[in-house]
Parts: sequence; structure tokens; C-alpha cells
Amino acid sequence: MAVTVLIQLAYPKALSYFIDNINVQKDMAWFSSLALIMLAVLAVQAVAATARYYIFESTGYMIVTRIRRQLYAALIGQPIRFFDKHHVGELNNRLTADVEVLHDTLTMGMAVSLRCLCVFIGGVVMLLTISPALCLMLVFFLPATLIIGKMTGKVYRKRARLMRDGQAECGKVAHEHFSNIRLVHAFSQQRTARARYAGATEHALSLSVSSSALFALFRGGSSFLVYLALLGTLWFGARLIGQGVLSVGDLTAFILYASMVTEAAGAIGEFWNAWMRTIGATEWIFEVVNSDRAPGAAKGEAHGEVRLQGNLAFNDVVFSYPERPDAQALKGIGFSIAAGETIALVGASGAGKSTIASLILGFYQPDSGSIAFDGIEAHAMPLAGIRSKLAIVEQEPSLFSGSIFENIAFAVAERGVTLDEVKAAAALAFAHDFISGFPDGYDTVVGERGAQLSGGQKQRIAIARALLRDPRILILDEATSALDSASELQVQRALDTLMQGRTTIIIAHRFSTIVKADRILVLDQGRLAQQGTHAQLVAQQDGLYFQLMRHQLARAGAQPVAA
Ligand SMILES: Nc1ncnc2c1ncn2[C@@H]1O[C@H](COP(=O)(O)OP(=O)(O)OP(=O)(O)O)[C@@H](O)[C@H]1O
Repeated sequence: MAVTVLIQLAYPKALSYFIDNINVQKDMAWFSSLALIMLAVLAVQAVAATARYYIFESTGYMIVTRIRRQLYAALIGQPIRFFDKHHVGELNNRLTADVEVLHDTLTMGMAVSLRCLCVFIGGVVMLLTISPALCLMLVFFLPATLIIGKMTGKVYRKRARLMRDGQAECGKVAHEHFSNIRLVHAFSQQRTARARYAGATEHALSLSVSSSALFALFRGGSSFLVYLALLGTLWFGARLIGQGVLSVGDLTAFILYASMVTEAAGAIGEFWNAWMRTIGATEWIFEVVNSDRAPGAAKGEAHGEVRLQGNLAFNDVVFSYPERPDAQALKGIGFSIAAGETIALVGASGAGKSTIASLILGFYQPDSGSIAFDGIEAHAMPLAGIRSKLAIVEQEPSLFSGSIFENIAFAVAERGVTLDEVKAAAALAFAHDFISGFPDGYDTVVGERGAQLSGGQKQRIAIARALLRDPRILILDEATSALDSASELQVQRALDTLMQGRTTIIIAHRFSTIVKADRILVLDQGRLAQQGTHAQLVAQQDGLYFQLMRHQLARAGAQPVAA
């Protein structure tokens, strides 16, 4: 950078020397050697500019990648309540577009403004050496440019944050519709999707346009000041030439230095604004990254060996979701489950079954009361240690778009899993045969969210994944949609293997599952209404369980009886 700045600063002086010698030197050889020197200097400048460009660009990419990684690490470590508030599309947008804003400022913005600062200082020195009197003209104009830049900077910062929020909203809307594209087409809602996206982009656009007006005003104002300064210099310079205190070459050099200095001052002002915009746009990123460093933020990842037998107790647990603090999802739930017991959670929709599962998994903490594993309160143990002894098989199993091997091995991805281990788990889950039937076997790619697999196949892969984790406590969210009877049988056999010797909590929907459970917990609007075996509960004909069973069996044309 120093080389390019020095060369840039030398140009006007060389030009002045050239102009003042046009009428003095008669020898063409003098002009030729001057041209050769200039050529060599130009070549050096080109090499220096290339090196500068490379260094700044590549350093910018490195910094941005580092920040992106830090942001991703901070996001992935956020508690589940954070994801209740922030949409996936929004987060994706923050991770890509918001971080990208930093790149432009850190690379060319930073390079240009550093160079401009050097040119500015060097230019002022040159101006003073040529004519201190003419410099007085500039004294009025330069501070004005800098002050305008500083004033607009603050406004930019605020606006930039609003603009990034607007962009993130667009990302959220697009992601929502892309991820539910089948639903959008099935309900012919493409037009609504377009309208919602247009609405979001319209809002983002109006924010950007009003910011552009501010930017344009700043550009116009500073360029007016620059030309005004030039005009004043010419007027005063002509007078100094007339008085014989300045040569034509000196005035030319002065004007060139003056325009260099004002241009540099303008660029520094612009960079200041760009920097403010970047700070505004990336404030959210640094808030998240810093929140990750807050004490206790990484609790979910705190490792530590936890030995569990599988006893579990809820002691008078009260809980409201952070996004809905006024509605208690659990209103003083208490129960205990012995190691190896199979418990069915039943209750109407919204009764609190999934909430209980979320609290066992440590996604949320109770507002009051406590959860204990083997008699020890959960908050006294490392969360990751507890989770290493838990596994969940979801209603609609979540699969990654990678291979079947990767999806099963995900259970214990922190250690190297062998193909044999994965095959053994798949065999126990009755999945090995269908996986081997695929041309690519365990390397078969399952598509986004397992789109290339049937419902039963997805479930058996999820069961194999849970088996590989070898949990002490298992949470099963039973699928409500029925599989065909052959598939159902295979999934049931896989589940029976998985449940052997483990504490199992099933969010149960099927009669067959419910009656087989060792104990049934009946939930009613966040309260534990009844508990007991199927036989004990159907005997209480005024109880909620009897009613629930009556509804369920009415559809099957039967009466609730002890199994
Ligand atoms: N992430 C959330 N944020 C706010 N409220 C929630 C959230 N998840 C569930 N709820 C509310 O908490 C209550 C209990 O919901 P929960 O999902 O535990 O019921 P459920 O018994 O599992 O129902 P279903 O059988 O329909 O899945 C409901 O009123 C629900 O609207």
C-alpha cells in the first residue's frame, strides 16, 4: 500500500516538473528517458496494487469465514426457546447475507479507506509545500465534508439494522414456502405465497429506498463541496500566478493534489458511513455470538459422565412456554417412573404430552418444581450427560439429507462409528434388509428430510439410530398416521427390540400400545388426571380415561374393557 500511495502522490509533482520543462528542454532523449522512468514506476504500481488487492480480499474472506463459523456455533448452541422465536429462514439469511456485508467493508472498504487516509495526509503535506496560501482555500471545505460524513454515519447505522431485519423477514417467508412446497401446490396457494413474499420484499425495499435517498443526499452534498473548492482554488491560483509567486506547473500539481485530498476525504467519509451500516447490519450477529459466551450459555453442551439406571420423577412441575408465559402448559405435574417401566402418556390434543417429553430432554426448564433422574435433580447434572442417556423416536422422524449410514451414525456422531455397528443397529431395527436392497446400500442418499423413503422405512431408520445410542430412557412419539399392516408390524417389532430393558415413555395414540404399557398417565389440560394400568383405569367409568377409550373404540365399533 505504501508503494502505491507514494507513486500516486508523486504523479502531480512529476506532471508539474514535466509542464514547467516543456519549453525549457529541447532534447527528445530527455522526454524519452522520463517516459521510461514513468513506465517502470507504473509497472511497480501495478504489482503493488495486485498484491494489495490479494492481501485485503483474502484476509476479508478469512475473517468472514471465521465470523460465520462463530455465529453458526453460537446459533446451534442456543436453547430451544431461541428457535421458538427465530425462524429457520431468518437464521439462514443472517448466516449468509448479514455476514457477507462484513466482507465488503472489511476488504475493499478497509483497503480503500486506509489508502485514502495515507493519500490524504501525504496530499496535505504536498499542498503545504507547494503553496501554504492556496491551502487556506481548502481549510473551509475539508472539515465540512468530514462533518457531513460523521452526521450521516449515525443515521446509517440505525437504518442498516432495520434493512437487515427486513431482509431476514424475506428469507423467512421464502424458506417457509419452499419447505412446505407440496402443501402450497396441493392447496394451489402459489399466488398467496407470491403475495406474502412481495409484501415482505416491499417492506425491505421501502427501507432500502429511503436509505438510498439519504446516501444520495450525502453524495450530492459532498460533490458540490468538492467542485466549489476546485473553483475557489483556480480563482485564487490564477491571481498568485499573476503575482509571479506560483508557476503554471505548480498550480496544476496543486489542483491535482487538492482533488486527491478532497476525494480521499470523501472516500473516508463514505467508508465511515459504510462502516456504520455494517455495524448496524451485524449488530444482531455479535449480540448472538456474545450471548453464547454468557456464563451458562453452553450448559447444553457441558459434558460429564452421567450414569443412569433409568428412574425418572416429575415433582410438582409447573411450566409455561417462554413465548406464551400466560398459559401454563403443565400445572403441577407429579409422577415417578421406575427403571425399565413402560409408561403411556395419553390425553386430548394440547393436554401436555409433548411438553413432558421436551422437559425430560431438557429443551426447557420447569418454572417451578423439579425433574429428577435416579433421585438426583436434573439441574445438578450436566445436561449433555443426561442427554447421552436419552433417545427419542419422533412421530415424523427427522432425517438429514445425507446417506442412511450418516443418519443412523448421527446418534453417536462424536465418536467414529463403524459400518458394522450401524449394520448391527439396523438389523435390530429390522431395517437391514430393505437398506441392503437399495443399489447403494447404506450409502443411499435419503433426500431432504428423508423424502426418498417410505414412512415405515424412515421410522425404522430412526429406531436404528436410537438403538445405536443405547439409551437408558427412551421417548417414543407414536405416529398418528397408520402405516400399512406389514410395515406396522415391522416397526412394532423394531420398537419392541428398542424398548427391551429401558425406561420407555410413549406419547401413545394407539389402543394396542396403550393397553400394553405397564402404567398409563392420563393428562388433562396440563394436569395429571389419572394414572394406573389399563384394567384399573377402565374400571373407573366416570374417569377421563374411560371417556377417551370410549371415543377411540367407538370409531372401531368396540367397548372399553380390561385387556
Ligand atoms: N413451542 C410452544 N410455544 C408455545 N406454546 C406451545 C408450544 N408447544 C406447545 N404449546 C402449547 O402447550 C400446550 C401443550 O401442548 P403439547 O404439545 O404438550 O400437547 P400434546 O398433548 O402433546 O398435544 P398433541 O397430542 O396434539 O401433540 C398446548 O396448549 C400448546 O398450544
